[in-house]
Amino acid sequence: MRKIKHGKMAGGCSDACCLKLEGLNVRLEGEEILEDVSFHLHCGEIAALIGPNGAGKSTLFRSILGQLPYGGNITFSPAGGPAIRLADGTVTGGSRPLIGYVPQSPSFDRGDPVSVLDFFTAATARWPVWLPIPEKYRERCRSSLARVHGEDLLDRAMGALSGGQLQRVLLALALEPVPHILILDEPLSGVDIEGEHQLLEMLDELRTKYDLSILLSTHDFATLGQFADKVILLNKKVLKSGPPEEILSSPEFYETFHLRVGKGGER
Ligand SMILES: Nc1ncnc2c1ncn2[C@@H]1O[C@H](COP(=O)(O)OP(=O)(O)OP(=O)(O)O)[C@@H](O)[C@H]1O
Repeated sequence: MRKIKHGKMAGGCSDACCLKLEGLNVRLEGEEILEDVSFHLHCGEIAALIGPNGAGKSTLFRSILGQLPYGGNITFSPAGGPAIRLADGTVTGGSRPLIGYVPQSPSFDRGDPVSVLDFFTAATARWPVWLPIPEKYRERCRSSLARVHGEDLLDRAMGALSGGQLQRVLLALALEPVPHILILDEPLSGVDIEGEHQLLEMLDELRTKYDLSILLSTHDFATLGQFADKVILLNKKVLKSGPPEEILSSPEFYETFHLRVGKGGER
């Protein structure tokens, strides 16, 4: 696999495509799930969120998506800023950027007859899928799938897709329209090595093409150095953040995942 290029870092970023979390706190059913979480995500930057099971990664995403109440600040752009031009040329009113979200892979019954086109049309258009799908929706779906090199998946049954193909369809949906920020919850789980390489290459292509900020969670530490500009180690709090090599060799990483440090400090 070629070494994926790292994107632009903080220096070239405008506030409008920068996600800032400052002192984020989330309590659910009386329990503190996230405590004083702060970090920035810049244009064209890929940040990987890592942490053990129950660390609060999905909770963090749901807070950013506005699905959970939280304390602290999540800002996307200057308050009252101008309308924002999206990467695909459309303009959205107000100063709140669009966020694309790819959830942890839903499962589909192998025998389910719902096609990718049916699924896409149901999600993007108010069109009853039991009626023949008009050509304009077919074309829209085809061009959305083209963003992820998945045109050939148009008429495939959702239940018959491989893990990597399903991720590609969900990614195409999250890019309709092309957002400012893309969030993916464990996109590499259930994807084979080939699919993993294709997905990471695609994310790199998308962030370069659209100057997209990408935040994803993963338990796959082996590939972090190939695609992430920044790794955020989370366990209720941000324990450490920085370049992959710095995080993966830190005492915080080893302690969090109960990894042993050998004699003389070698790992
Ligand atoms: N709606 C809820 N009410 C109460 N507690 C919740 C709720 N949702 C999540 N939690 C708790 O919040 C904590 C963090 O969960 P979360 O799903 O965010 O972790 P995660 O880091 O995404 O875990 P994993 O890697 O296993 O997916 C867990 O202890 C979980 O039980």
